[in-house]
Amino acid sequence: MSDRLCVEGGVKLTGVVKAQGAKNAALPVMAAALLLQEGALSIDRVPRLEDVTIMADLLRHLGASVEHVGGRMTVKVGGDLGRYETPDVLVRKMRASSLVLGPLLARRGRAILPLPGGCSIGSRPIDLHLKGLARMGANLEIRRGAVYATAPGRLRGSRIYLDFPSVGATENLLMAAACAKGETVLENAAREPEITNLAHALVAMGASIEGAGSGTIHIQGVDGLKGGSITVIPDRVEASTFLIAGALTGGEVTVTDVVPEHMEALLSKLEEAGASLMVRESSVTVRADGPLSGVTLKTLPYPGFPTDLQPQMMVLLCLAEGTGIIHETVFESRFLHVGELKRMGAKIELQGNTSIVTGTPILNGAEVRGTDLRACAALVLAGLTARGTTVISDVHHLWRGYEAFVEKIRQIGGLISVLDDDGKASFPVETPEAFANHQ
Ligand SMILES: CC(=O)N[C@H]1[C@@H](OP(=O)(O)OP(=O)(O)OC[C@H]2O[C@@H](n3ccc(=O)[nH]c3=O)[C@H](O)[C@@H]2O)O[C@H](CO)[C@@H](O)[C@@H]1O
Ligand SMILES: C=C(OP(=O)(O)O)C(=O)O
Repeated sequence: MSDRLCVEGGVKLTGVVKAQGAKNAALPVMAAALLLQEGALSIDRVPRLEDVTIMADLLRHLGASVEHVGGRMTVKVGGDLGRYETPDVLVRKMRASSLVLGPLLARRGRAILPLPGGCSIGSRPIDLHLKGLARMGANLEIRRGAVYATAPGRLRGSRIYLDFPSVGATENLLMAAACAKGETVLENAAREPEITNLAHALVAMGASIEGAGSGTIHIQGVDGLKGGSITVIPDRVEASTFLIAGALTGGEVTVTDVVPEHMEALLSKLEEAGASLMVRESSVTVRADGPLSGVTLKTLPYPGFPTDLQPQMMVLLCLAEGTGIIHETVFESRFLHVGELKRMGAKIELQGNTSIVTGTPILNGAEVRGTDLRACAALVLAGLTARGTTVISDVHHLWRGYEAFVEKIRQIGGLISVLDDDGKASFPVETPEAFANHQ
């Protein structure tokens, strides 16, 4: 797929979009299939995303059969449990590859995982995953940039306190503990809804888990897991991205098939900024009639404001009246979009991990570059409100996390098109003149 998008600003987004299944829930649930001793894991509402494809390839490499038909994925793990090494090329493409470490150790007694390394939003070590596994009796050695792990005999249950409620570490340890010998207690565990979804999947496979979704999770290890089925929860980040888009374009957007409770932090910030919300059982409508106002927010582990919405919310603050302040506390360098937004006329002052955003009535279309997944989404939102045309390069990041993103934006009236290598819009656009400069 092409790596550039062209966006024409000025349309108030209006309409209805259906949320996809959550990337961050689907990936750990897929990894959990490696714990199967018999049967198949059937996973519904699996989004069609680059990251899902990478995880499927990784599972196949490790001996699983993976079918993805419609929204349903079926994973079976055959008799060949010999493989335990994960290829560098896949692990480097996606940090969530590290989620196979816990299941491999628990089920196959050994694993080799190249260290995932840093990425543009931060250094992202996996020390908490490793510390927890060591507490469960794993021997871990880091050689030539890879973790060599063995669990002589079997992993054993333990009391593990996480220094930070890391999502990935909680997931890895939850999966490892599900098949360890005895009881594990995870303290200061992450409380994200994706953790609860993973626990439900494991319980459906025969695991014994209590307290997922709270800071303390009790897991009684069992001898082996069998087949089961689970539905992936709605993607709160994707859904929220569309709500922010509706609010900042002064339109009216409804997102369906969501769990509004999972989006509480975002919804309350949208309201505080002056947007009107209609929250129903499984859908949310946002409307913004007048100018929005700047708000202060701090990214935090769930139920705090999600770091994965920080770039998109920053765009809203760029266009709000007054000053908005964002403290990024989860990742150490998740502000690369700031420079790109400034190219569009945004007024943002960076002070360490704080951004001070002074609202301006309009942004201007520009040539900008997507630096990571959510930065790409934010630049699309900025382009949708800007005067003139915005061309965003390096949008391959977007396909990691948003299913049918271009189609969905168009469905609610956004003027957006994929550009091919010659700069031509690769499917019909409603206002050809808007894209003339790029043909
Ligand atoms: C696939 C997936 O679910 N990705 C999400 C997951 O990432 P991920 O699971 O990587 O996020 P973590 O919660 O683990 O990381 C949060 C912070 O803890 C640090 N840390 C983490 C583990 C560790 O062993 N040591 C350590 O220092 C990280 O560098 C980061 O600064 O949660 C993040 C925080 O909500 C989200 O932004 C990501 O979208
Ligand atoms: C940071 C994100 O994902 P990942 O952890 O997969 O890099 C994200 O979804 O915004």
